[in-house]
This record gives sequence, C-alpha cells and structure tokens, in this order.
Amino acid sequence: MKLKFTKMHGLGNDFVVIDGINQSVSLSPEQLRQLADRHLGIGCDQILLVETAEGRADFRYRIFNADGGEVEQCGNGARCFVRYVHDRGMTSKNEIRVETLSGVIMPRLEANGDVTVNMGIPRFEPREIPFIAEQRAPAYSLDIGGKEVEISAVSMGNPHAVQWVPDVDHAPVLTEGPLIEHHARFPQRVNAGYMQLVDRHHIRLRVYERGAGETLACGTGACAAAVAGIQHGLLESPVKVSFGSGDLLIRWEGENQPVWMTGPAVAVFDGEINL
Ligand SMILES: N[C@@H](CCC[C@H](N)C(=O)O)C(=O)O
Repeated sequence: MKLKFTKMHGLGNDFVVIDGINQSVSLSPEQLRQLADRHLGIGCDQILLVETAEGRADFRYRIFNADGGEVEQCGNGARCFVRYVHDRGMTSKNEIRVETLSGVIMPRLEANGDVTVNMGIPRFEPREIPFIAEQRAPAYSLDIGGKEVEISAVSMGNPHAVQWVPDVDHAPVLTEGPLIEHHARFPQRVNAGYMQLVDRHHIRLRVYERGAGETLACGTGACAAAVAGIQHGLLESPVKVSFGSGDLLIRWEGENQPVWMTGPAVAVFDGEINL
C-alpha cells in the first residue's frame, strides 16, 4: 500500500499525519509501529489519522502512540490537526469541532498561526483517570521500586501523573518515568510529568509519555501540570509551560471549567511511503 503523509510537530513532539478521508487507510499496530520507527520508517511520537466525523463534528481524529496503541487525546496533535486541515483546504472554518476518543474538542486557528484548543474539563476522580485509590485526593503516594513518590493524578481525556521536582534538568525522567508509566495503580498506564516551579505563572516541564517515551513536549501533559499546580495553590492562570523546545500557554479558571491551551503547530514535509 502507498500512503501519503505529512510530517508535523508541536514544539518538537512529532507526528505523522495521514488523510484518511481522501485515501483509503487501514493500519495494523505493526504498520503503525513501522511508521513511527526512526530507523525503519518515518519516525514520530504519534500518528494522527484524519477521518470523517461520525456525529455532528467537522472531523474525527484518531491518535496512535509510537507503540501502536490507540489513545484518547493529544494536545500538540490537536494543534497540528487544525493546521493540517486548513493548509489542505479541507475546511475554511477557523474554529472546528473535532471528535476524539475522549469526546469533542474545539481547536481555533489564531491570526498569528498559533492554535488555541479547548481541551475539555480535567477529571480528578480516580475511576475517571483511571487510577486505583480509595478516594479522590490532591496528592497520592506511589511506591516506585521501594521509593515513595508524591504525584497528582489528572485526566485530560488521557491519564497523567504529575510531580514537582526542584530541577527538571536533573529529574529521573528516563529511569523513573517507565516505572510510573507501568505502575499497577494505573490500569491503562499513564503519562509521567515532572515540573519545576519558576514562579506563580511559569513552570518548566518534562514528560515521559505512555507508549512513546520522553518527548520534546506534551500538550495534555502541560494542561495536567498547570491544573495540578493551580489546584495546589502554587500556580495561577495563565501559566506558561516551558519545554526545552519552547512554550505553551495554559489557562484554567478552576473546577468544572475547560482548560485552554495555545501554542504553535508546524508542517515539516510531505511524503509517500510503501507499507
Ligand atoms: N503528545 C501528546 C500526548 C499523546 C498521547 C499520550 N502519549 C498518551 O498515551 O496518553 C500531547 O501533546 O498531549
């Protein structure tokens, strides 16, 4: 099968974006892993598949991690998705409704080319994350190989475990991240975020992503970290979230309110691959 694709990224979190409306696409987990492989395929953190909506939205978009697993949500991917459908003339609307596995999100293309996304309402109830705990708490203690680590658990449609560290540059992201990702108390695995407080409106963040490893940036991770910091009274909206590769702006007015994320989306090249 010959497949047309576009390589895109949001702050270096990179994607292979595939138009499943104008070409017929059916990809096995093995083919998805091949596309994502940086040596044997194109290379990316996630594969984004653009499809026709089933409900009353403008589009449906499906997200697959580099390990081939389908997931509910992707913040950087949502911004790239909007640039993709605009750049191809697939819509002329600046604000579009997009179906994802975790519900409808509403991204908006800004005049300067950045994209703002209403990422939906964060969830904290353990069963909604899902996370095994008797009841909701602002923080939980996790046993990571004999060491107790304090995390906040948040769902942005996908699961996140966020912790504070004094210095992200020296955080144990690569050693501890995989243990948190596969921790038995997260039955669907989890994205592990490490945040350093800079001031009440600014954090630095690294994320070990479920199914992809550490990425250069994570949009839902930025939302989850900002929300956890605001809930703990350490941060105030708006929050600038800095990755090594650039910044996202996150706004959240509190419980039962949606999280808004603004940031860039970049197309790198178009290509065609034989699978
Ligand atoms: N990079 C994404 C998140 C992609 C999905 C995540 N790895 C998961 O498994 O939930 C983002 O920008 O949010």
